[in-house]
Amino acid sequence: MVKTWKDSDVNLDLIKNQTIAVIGYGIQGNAQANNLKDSGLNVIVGLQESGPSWKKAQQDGHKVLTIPQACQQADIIHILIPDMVQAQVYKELIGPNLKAGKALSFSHAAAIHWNWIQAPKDVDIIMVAPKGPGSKVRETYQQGFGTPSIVAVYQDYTKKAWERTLGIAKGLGSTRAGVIETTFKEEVETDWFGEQVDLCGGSASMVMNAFETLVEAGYQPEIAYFEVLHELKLIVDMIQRYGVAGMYRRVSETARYGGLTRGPMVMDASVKEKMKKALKMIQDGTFNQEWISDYQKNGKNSFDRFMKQIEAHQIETVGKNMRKMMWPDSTE
Ligand SMILES: NC(=O)c1ccc[n+]([C@@H]2O[C@H](COP(=O)([O-])OP(=O)(O)OC[C@H]3O[C@@H](n4cnc5c(N)ncnc54)[C@H](O)[C@@H]3O)[C@@H](O)[C@H]2O)c1
Ligand SMILES: CC(C)(O)[C@@H](O)C(=O)O
Ligand SMILES: [Mg+2]
Ligand SMILES: [Mg+2]
Repeated sequence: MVKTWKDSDVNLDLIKNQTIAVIGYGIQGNAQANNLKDSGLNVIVGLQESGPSWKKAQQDGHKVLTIPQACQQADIIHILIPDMVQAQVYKELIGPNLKAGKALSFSHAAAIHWNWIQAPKDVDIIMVAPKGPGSKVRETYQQGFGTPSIVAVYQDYTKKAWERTLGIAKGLGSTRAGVIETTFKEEVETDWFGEQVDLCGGSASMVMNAFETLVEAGYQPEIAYFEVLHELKLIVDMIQRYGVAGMYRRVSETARYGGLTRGPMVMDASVKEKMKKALKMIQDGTFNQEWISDYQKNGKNSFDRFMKQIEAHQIETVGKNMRKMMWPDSTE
């Protein structure tokens, strides 16, 4: 049976006396460090000295140290830097400052699952992986709720690894929504699958194909934008809150019949076959190898070369104008 925890199941006092070093102050680091601090936990932030995040973390009221200093002072070292730099930063700055009984903590299992990092036997290795982007981790916490997380212990040297894991989950606000037990293997394989075929890759490709189909058929791009991109969130919000059937019950009968019959026609068995192929490439390490070698060869250009094409796409130029119309004061 799936194991879950809510707020009342976890006692934050168990890690109140421990120092948590959040390494990195980007999308997750920023959100998580602030949630943990606002939950009354003892947080320090470990950063590259010349990095642009240093000032920002200080302005947010954190004690900021170099990564080696933060690791020396910490009981729990929570690694929130980009996946592709974790191996090198661990080797040079974190590993040499580990001591027996400390915990290495992650929000994603890849570095451990794929052996990018080989940690010693006398530390805890734990994971609290929020199921949402960093901005939402902070936003939902500030609204008094939280982002659900999945949690795992890979190595329990101190026999207190679960207390540490659940304490972090509670500090992040995740137990307010609910926390589920997983393994490092399950987290990395499902996380990569979701972001590749559904959440990021799948939804972006679906939206762009639908937009192109309407525009190529002669419809106004602005109308196409609102139809296939803007409204998607409103429908997905219903799926998130009420489930797939609940969404269908909340749209018109015409949308319900059209969606029920045309959805499976477009997203047919051949799409599922391709999803299975993508999953296989994750499970057998093909994607891991490809991502590492592309990053080693091209660095940030591994994705920038694709991002440039998307940024130049009509859906983006039209979208910028539409978003300016809806939210004139917001910056992107
Ligand atoms: N982005 C998300 O919403 C999200 C969601 C769930 C899990 N995760 C996981 O959280 C972890 C952090 O991801 P992220 O997207 O927040 O990272 P990010 O790209 O936002 O991290 C950037 C930060 O990392 C630090 N950094 C960057 N390069 C560095 C280097 N060479 N040496 C030292 N520090 C460096 C800097 O502080 C910088 O601000 C990853 O394991 C990721 O898989 C991310
Ligand atoms: C937010 C996501 C996509 O769920 C996360 O897994 C990431 O890697 O950014
Ligand atoms: Mg991910
Ligand atoms: Mg994810």
